[in-house]
Amino acid sequence: CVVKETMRLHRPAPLLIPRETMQHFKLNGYDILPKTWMYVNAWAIGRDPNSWGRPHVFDPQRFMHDSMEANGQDFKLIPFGEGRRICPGKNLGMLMVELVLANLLYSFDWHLPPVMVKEDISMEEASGLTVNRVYALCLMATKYDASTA
Ligand code: HEM
Repeated sequence: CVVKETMRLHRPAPLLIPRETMQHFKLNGYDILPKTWMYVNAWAIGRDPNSWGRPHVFDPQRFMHDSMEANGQDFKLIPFGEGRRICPGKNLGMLMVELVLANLLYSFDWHLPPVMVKEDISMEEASGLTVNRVYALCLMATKYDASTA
């Protein structure tokens, strides 16, 4: 749920790879001509208030009672794109994120530096082909020692 919610709100790739239309069609009243390049703004889909309740709130629990997967079947959540050009590394990508996160949480206790409170954390995103933080996340890790827990 945490990874899915992160992929919804802070997706790594804001736009999908552009598609080129093969024939004329209408979309929301607009004429789309053949050979037009179409960009799917998946970042905006993840924050669309018509698709998500409280879209700007990070709330992993929204996926607790939802069988939605991030594998391109549900167009609301498409961190890896969808259709014929869907990311071929989606299973590996998802597994790596889960594995790294689980290991970081299992192996360390995490704290903010003493001068910081959690309200100081900025989630501001820099725009680009891939999304990066504007301000680096600064945390202090202490090795977790199960024998002293
Ligand atoms: C969390 C990790 C990853 C994310 C969020 C991600 C996301 C994406 C997205 C959004 C696309 C565009 C899909 C579309 O336009 O429909 C894409 C394409 C692609 N990804 Fe990934 N990806 C990830 C990991 C990987 C990995 C691990 C590999 C390879 C081992 C990979 C290889 C590719 C390739 C080759 C394409 C181009 C596919 C095509 O154009 O047919 N990705 N990825």
